[in-house]
Amino acid sequence: MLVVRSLAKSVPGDRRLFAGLELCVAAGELVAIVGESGVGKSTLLNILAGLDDSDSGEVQIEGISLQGLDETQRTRLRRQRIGFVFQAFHILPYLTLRQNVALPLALVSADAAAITGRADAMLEAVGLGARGDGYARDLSGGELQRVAIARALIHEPALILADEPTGNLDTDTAAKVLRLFADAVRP
Ligand SMILES: Nc1ncnc2c1ncn2[C@@H]1O[C@H](COP(=O)(O)OP(=O)(O)OP(=O)(O)O)[C@@H](O)[C@H]1O
Repeated sequence: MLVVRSLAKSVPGDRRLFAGLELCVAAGELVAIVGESGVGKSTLLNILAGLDDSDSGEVQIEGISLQGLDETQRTRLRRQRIGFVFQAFHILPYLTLRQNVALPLALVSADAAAITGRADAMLEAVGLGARGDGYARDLSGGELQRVAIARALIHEPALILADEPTGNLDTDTAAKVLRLFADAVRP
């Protein structure tokens, strides 16, 4: 599913975050990347999603090398195959929560009724079923995080990349969210 070979990344100031990084993730596998603040976890996730470039090395998703794709092809791969939960959520304030969650599906499908139905089901799955018509400004940090998770899963991506997806959640909700990820990736 995901193969990383000899990946290296430095940031300005000649600081090497990682080098020679190897990683192999099979379909259905859940992998947690842990490390101190500033060690390079978000940078790694961004590279895996094709949102940032490594200095050298290769990332393959379902056998396709990101390094061999141009920006348009990477965007298409991301839309179709990857769900990304950003640390900063990036919920759009001028769209309702339902519209936010529906967005990845709306980019790849034209069936409005099915998209709305699925967005509502995803909101329900993260415990926000009654909030679909609401806006981001009325939500707590943990609620925003759950909307971001619903949005990342709606198009049934092959690969989910999540940056501290349970950071703002209480223990029970965090456990629910992890179960949701496990269900979503089960082959
Ligand atoms: N474009 C950049 N220019 C300069 N420094 C950068 C850049 N991108 C990342 N860094 C630095 O690289 C380091 C790794 O950042 P990153 O956000 O990947 O860490 P992290 O492990 O996810 O941290 P946290 O757990 O605090 O979120 C940090 O010190 C950050 O300041």
